[in-house]
Amino acid sequence: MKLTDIVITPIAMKDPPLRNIQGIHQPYALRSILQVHTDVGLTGLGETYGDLAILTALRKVAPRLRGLDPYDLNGLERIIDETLGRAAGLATHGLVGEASDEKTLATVLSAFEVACWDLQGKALGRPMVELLGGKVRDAVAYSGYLFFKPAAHTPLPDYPTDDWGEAMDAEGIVAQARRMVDGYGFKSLKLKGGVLPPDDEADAILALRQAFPDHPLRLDPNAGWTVDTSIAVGRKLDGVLEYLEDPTGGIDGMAAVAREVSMPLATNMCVTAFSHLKPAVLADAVQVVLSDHHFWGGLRRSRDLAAICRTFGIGLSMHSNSHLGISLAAMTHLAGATPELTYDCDTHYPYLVEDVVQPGALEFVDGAVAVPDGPGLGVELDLDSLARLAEQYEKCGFDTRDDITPMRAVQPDWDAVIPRW
Ligand SMILES: O=C([O-])C(=O)C[C@H](O)[C@@H](O)C(=O)[O-]
Ligand SMILES: [Mg+2]
Repeated sequence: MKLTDIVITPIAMKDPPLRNIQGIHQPYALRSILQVHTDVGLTGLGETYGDLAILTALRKVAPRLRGLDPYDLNGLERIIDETLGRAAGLATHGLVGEASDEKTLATVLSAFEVACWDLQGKALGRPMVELLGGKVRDAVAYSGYLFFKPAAHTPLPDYPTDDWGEAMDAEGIVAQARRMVDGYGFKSLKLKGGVLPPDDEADAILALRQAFPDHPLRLDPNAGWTVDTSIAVGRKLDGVLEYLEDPTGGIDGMAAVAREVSMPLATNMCVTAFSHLKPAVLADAVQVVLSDHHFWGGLRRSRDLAAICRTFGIGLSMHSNSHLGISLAAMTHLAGATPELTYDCDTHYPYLVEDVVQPGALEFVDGAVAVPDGPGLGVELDLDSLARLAEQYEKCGFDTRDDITPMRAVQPDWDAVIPRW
């Protein structure tokens, strides 16, 4: 089996106005969808960020992959490194740590690597989870991801209002959590913080604790707090949080907080590449790392990360960005085969109103998604939906994630100040 044509389609999907430290989500989230065709008639699927810089890098690599055997993942990595080299560094949206060549190469590798795994599974007639060593769990538990949000985006023609409603205080967050728990069965809850003053966010967590006494709770202000603020909030929430995620920035800052609070600290900001692991371990800065195959270099590298975390007694969870079903399938196969992933994984999937995969393969039951059992990823592309979302991309008016500009439409003097409190 050899790769022939690779089609990379940027798409835009509707996304609710979710708030974070940077500002607010744009009305559309961007993704790149990969169809990797072969000379045997099989097509592998991949999904990653849709930002122009990533799209450009993917398009630069794609023609160089013609003739590659999809089992040759080392060859894939070599071609990507040779093609992009050290000029790879891309800007990120600021929520997953700093940009670097290491991370860009890992991001591009991941997108093609998932498609190659999909092809391997399809060729063998086996689900991807079996290629990764077999199931350690039949279904992967996800956490209900809560966001402060206004009722609607700044009005746009022909743009429907989402039905989540406003959630700008503790009461709104509890109502959102209720819907997440009742509708999807989530058994744990994560609140995206960095939006309201820290005491108000701590109060929202305490309200969640009252409403959901048995749900593990997480709070993630994306490094929006100083070390002192982080320690104060950490102490206020002593005994309440399963983990506190990126309260402050940097390995040294996180280490200073970790020394003073009782709960584990988690990160998808200060440890986001292999080169960050040694300093983080030496400083005992984080107790949980949120993996994310999209920027850690794919499924093999995510397994390497799991092994390193196991070695040093660091817990493993999973990060998410707004994503579609191809990514949810990949996340579920990976977590389904990774024993170290004992924390419920993050997902933005409940906010999705349109997808490029055909319905049926990915359902949330009791907060968990059963590992798909079809060959490869176990999901099928819906070509009509892909075409519709591709058209939406052409019309949406932007090509890069930017949470700051739409926030300025609401608050003209807005700046993404980090730390803010
Ligand atoms: O855990 C995190 O830091 C994230 O999920 C980053 C995301 O980009 C989230 O903040 C979002 O969707 O706004
Ligand atoms: Mg985070």
